[in-house]
Amino acid sequence: MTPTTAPAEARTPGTAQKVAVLGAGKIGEALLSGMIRAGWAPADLLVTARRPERAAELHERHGVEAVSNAHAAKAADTLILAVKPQDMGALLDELAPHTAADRLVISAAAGIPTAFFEERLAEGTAVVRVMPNTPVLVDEGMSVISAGRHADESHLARTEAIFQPVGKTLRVPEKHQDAATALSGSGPAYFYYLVEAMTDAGILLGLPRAQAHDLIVQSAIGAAVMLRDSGEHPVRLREAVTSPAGTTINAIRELENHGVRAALIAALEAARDRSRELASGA
Ligand SMILES: NC(=O)C1=CN([C@@H]2O[C@H](COP(=O)(O)OP(=O)(O)OC[C@H]3O[C@@H](n4cnc5c(N)ncnc54)[C@H](OP(=O)(O)O)[C@@H]3O)[C@@H](O)[C@H]2O)C=CC1
Ligand SMILES: O=C(O)[C@@H]1CCC=N1
Repeated sequence: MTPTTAPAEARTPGTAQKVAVLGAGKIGEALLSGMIRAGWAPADLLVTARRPERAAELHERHGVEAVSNAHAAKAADTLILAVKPQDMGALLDELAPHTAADRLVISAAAGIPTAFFEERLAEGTAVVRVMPNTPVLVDEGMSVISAGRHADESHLARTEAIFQPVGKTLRVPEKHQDAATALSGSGPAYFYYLVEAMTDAGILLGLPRAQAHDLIVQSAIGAAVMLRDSGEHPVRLREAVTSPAGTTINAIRELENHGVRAALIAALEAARDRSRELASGA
């Protein structure tokens, strides 16, 4: 399946819908800011936070009313739950008495299956599980979407109307969500880690840190745009950089000697396993 960008009509937020972001930390605030950039009126949005000072900060930054979780559950048609997986049970205990079965509940939490929500909310509540990533902040997010038992096409479309303006979306069966979390949910962190390590290498080679950082970041951007836009397989793109008896092949040999490919495979497998563990509240 190919990730999709929003068709023009999906980018126009519906005015009749009110959307609440519950637990607006890093990912919740990123989504809130993305919805506002995409044209949602702050008056059609609500936000909740655990600490009053965080609620005030969110209101000041985005002009969105900060309310209690119970108020959000009663007033909003769509509830985006963005607390940590370990806080989700307590949040649902708080929400359940106030959440009518016609609400669309979207969870951004790693690991937690849609059944967890369905068991704790009114019978028939539509739940959609989404795994976004932090580049939603720059409208280059990757959001992976799965329907729960009671979510139909209209619920998926409403979810995509929120997430498509801030990047790409992809629908997958829920059984693939833990893998998606390992790949794209956590994915940006691996690239930041590589940039950090390669910048250190630049320092070892005698470059000032700022210059090393700029060289690596621009190389990363160029490589990412070529990967996205050229239609070429990554192996072909790498071969085009790798001259016979040149510099690149020496570096590639060291990467292979140090098992970097195997390390990446093991790393993503570990992330997938942790996502599975989170399902049990660990
Ligand atoms: N960060 C990422 O890259 C991604 C995160 N996710 C998922 O998003 C969720 C949030 O992650 P992240 O944004 O990083 O975490 P944060 O800790 O930054 O955000 C969670 C927020 O929820 C608040 N909160 C907790 N309980 C409640 C409550 N009962 N009512 C209202 N607010 C509450 C927390 O308040 P307080 O500040 O007081 O702790 C915090 O501000 C997680 O489930 C994670 O798996 C998904 C994709 C990517
Ligand atoms: O590290 C985490 O658990 C969250 C989920 C995906 C990205 N960050």
